Amino acid sequence: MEKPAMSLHPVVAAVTERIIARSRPTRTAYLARIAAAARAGRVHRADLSCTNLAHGFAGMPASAKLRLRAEEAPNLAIVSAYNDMLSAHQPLSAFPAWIKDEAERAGATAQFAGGVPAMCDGITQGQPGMELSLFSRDVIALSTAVALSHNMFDAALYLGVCDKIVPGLLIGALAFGHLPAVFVPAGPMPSGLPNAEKARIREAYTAGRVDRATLLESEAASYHAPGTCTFYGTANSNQMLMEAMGLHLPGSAFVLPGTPLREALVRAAARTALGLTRPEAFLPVGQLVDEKTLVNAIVTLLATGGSTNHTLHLVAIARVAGIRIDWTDFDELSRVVPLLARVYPNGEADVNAFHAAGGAGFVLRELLAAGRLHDAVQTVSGPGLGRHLGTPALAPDGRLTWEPLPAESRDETVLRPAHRPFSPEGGLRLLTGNLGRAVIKTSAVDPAHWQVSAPARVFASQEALIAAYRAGALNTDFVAVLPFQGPRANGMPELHKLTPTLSLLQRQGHRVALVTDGRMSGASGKVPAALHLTPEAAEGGPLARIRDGDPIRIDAHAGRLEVEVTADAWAQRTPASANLAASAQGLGRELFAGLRSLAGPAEEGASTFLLPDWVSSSAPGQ
Ligand SMILES: O=C(O)[C@H](O)[C@@H](O)[C@H](O)[C@H](O)COP(=O)(O)O
Ligand code: SF4
Repeated sequence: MEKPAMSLHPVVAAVTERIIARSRPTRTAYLARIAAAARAGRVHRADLSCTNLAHGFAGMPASAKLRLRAEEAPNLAIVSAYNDMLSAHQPLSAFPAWIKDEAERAGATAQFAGGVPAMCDGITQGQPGMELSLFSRDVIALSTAVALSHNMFDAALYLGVCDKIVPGLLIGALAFGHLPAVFVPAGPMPSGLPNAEKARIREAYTAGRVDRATLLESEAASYHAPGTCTFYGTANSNQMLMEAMGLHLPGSAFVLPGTPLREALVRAAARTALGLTRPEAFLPVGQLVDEKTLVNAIVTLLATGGSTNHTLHLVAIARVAGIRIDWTDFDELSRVVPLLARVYPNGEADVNAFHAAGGAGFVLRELLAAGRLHDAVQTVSGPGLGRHLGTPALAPDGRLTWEPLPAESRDETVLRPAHRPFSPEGGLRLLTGNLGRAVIKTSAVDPAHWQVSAPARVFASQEALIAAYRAGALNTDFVAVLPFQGPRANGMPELHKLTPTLSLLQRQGHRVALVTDGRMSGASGKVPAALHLTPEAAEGGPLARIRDGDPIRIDAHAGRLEVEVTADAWAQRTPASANLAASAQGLGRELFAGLRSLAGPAEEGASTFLLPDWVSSSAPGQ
């Protein structure tokens, strides 16, 4: 159901214009590069030699080989992050056969161009492997480039869901921005143990009230089947952003895997990708992802209380397309974007309840009608975001159709209209002050905890903080300070293992907060946390000068983060150093030393790519 759209909110318009102006040199160069590489109306494999081409189809079945030899029909690339480790990716194993079958039916071809690695952050959470997680995003982008470098393809389908995978696939896709792209999700697992109950049992375990067997039973009841974990973390934030950017078929994000509707959506994605190669409909993904589409992604992230990790990933994605965004853009948009969804950790519900209440399309329709999203954007189903909305369903004859969105939310405890939001402001804030620039996710924090002033307690690791808690040394108000957790230090791991301990202390009435140059999980939430502090301690950031007892003040209302030490005392401080030897090797970390040394600042996405035409000249916020 369409709603008359208000005119675009002036702040959304102003931030968009500022991004366009800031990006003009790099965006112009990028568009010229993809224009030069595009082959509308001519298949890319025609650029190859006969030898190249013969190698390219040698392993294909006879029918596909004939069509590839003919150099007429488009050839689709399948880039997939399938593995058995991520419950969210396990369903992807069936997709390539459906895609190839659809291509065959259309007289075209599809080839499995390459697999990309995928890390499950749930398995590595709190483990050494988490120190590879952020850079696995860029490894996924590199692997995508290896797959597409065969240059046999006229469009690509990207199969992935989770945290670093969709950002990595999109970075790779934009490096091949001359090709049309469709992103193909797998969908959430059916609801298991409610997230709030899972969190309660974790706190009980932390407090020593339940044993490991009870905790394992609870976790296994929460994460219990193929499909994406049902909290609104980075994986499901990815799904929401792909909907907002028009890179998914409409409403496909939260349809369950293993259903006829899911298969129908995968098949339709293949047909859509083929359609985008037609000269009259040709749409390179580097054109689709423009400044307005990225602003739509930021706005949607803010309106749904999405993962703080996207203050890194969206920046890294944008820069590959020649677009510069920064945390001031996020902050200014957050102050005018209403919070429309309450999905754990921002509430009790999970994404299945969100989808049942109206889901992604409802959010996007409401934001469009409220003038918070650009409608004048491209999508994989054509121009105009408003035309791209709907709820997929199978008609009685089995055909895939899109039903109108519900006029009202089906559950206002989960999803609300823009005129009656959970909060008039979005879920993220920029914090600035004498420690640098950081981000804080406010949507999951009780407003009573948006301001915390307490003495610093500096810890070298998550384990050190947890040990201090177990020794009974943390039953007080304090701000946990964890320096040397940034990209160049140890790969910027998520510090989500701290959540049960800090949440328990908060529940016991203590004023607690976290300040770090590291990250938290998208599933983190209720404890105020100043994250991604830039400059990081390992790069001379002031965070390294904080000492136990220093008064720290976090104020998410005012957007301030301060250490309240006199200028003289501060000037006399020598920065602490850290022994990072343990993070330099083991579990493959020695292989990532080069990426750590290349990583840019968190506010530039902690990207390891030295892009052409890229000048990090202007200070953030300009
Ligand atoms: O950014 C994210 O959303 C997280 O990395 C998420 O993908 C990870 O799985 C968490 O660890 C889940 O939360 P639990 O660890 O609480 O299950
Ligand atoms: S949502 Fe997180 S824990 Fe769940 S499969 Fe994806 S990466 Fe793993």
